[in-house]
Amino acid sequence: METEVKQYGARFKLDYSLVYWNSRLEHEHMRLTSLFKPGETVCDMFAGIGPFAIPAAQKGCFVYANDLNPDSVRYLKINAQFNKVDELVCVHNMDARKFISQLMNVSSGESDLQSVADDKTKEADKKPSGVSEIENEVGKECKTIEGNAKKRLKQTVLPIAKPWEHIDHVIMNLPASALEFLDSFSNVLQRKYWKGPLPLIHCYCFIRASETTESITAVAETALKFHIQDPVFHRVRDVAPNKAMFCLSFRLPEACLMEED
Ligand SMILES: C[S@@+](CC[C@H](N)C(=O)[O-])C[C@H]1O[C@@H](n2cnc3c(N)ncnc32)[C@H](O)[C@@H]1O
Repeated sequence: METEVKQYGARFKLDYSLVYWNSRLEHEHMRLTSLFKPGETVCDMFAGIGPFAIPAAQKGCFVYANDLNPDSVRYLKINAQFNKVDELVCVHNMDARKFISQLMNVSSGESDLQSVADDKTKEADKKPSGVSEIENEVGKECKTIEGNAKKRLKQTVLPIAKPWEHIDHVIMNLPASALEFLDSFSNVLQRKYWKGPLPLIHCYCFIRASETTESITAVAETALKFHIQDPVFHRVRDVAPNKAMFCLSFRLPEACLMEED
């Protein structure tokens, strides 16, 4: 049965029997998105129905949002439209590793993946206001930045880079196994294309009484294959007497940048 919930300035339609929703995460959704600035690019690998993606877009960020569950993706699109930010949310439905690999793939994306790049903005200038679909595997549900969204972004920071050139934040909210997905970043970012600082990764995890932030950092480093400098742990909430949910934030190490294709 479909229902509607509110989180601060956003409204979400959902069916509890089909998608993930946890109202106890409301404060965390707001805490994290409050770190984002208008014009930044955000990548949400486990987006659900959009409780990070939609507030981020409402702030004027451009969001690549992905989820494996087709029902989550259907509601994510519905909610992006419902909150009038669909031009700023580029939705994907695939495994998170494949999503990162394709998003960073210059050869598949260079020709037709439309982020908010200069050339596409020029193209959009020639077209009537509205939204157009893109014919590319990872970008096929993306829209060119036209109409209201373009105006909104022009008020913030343009041009926005292509995903293989720059992403500001990556959200990984799958606490039971997100740490294992850090291997997604080992072999995809190319130094010759990347511009500016590497992304801040926000990876959710559980920490049990038998574990420490040091042992969790070691797990993250093993998956990533590189040392993590200055990891920051934020306690989100207790989920059981001996288990708490945390957000591990860190800047992706420079060592993740590949020298050649
Ligand atoms: C804990 S929920 C988080 C949803 C949302 N970000 C939130 O904060 O409410 C995790 C989401 O990851 C999705 N998921 C699980 N495994 C996945 C995978 N391998 N690739 C992409 N998404 C996945 C699930 O469908 C679910 O929507």
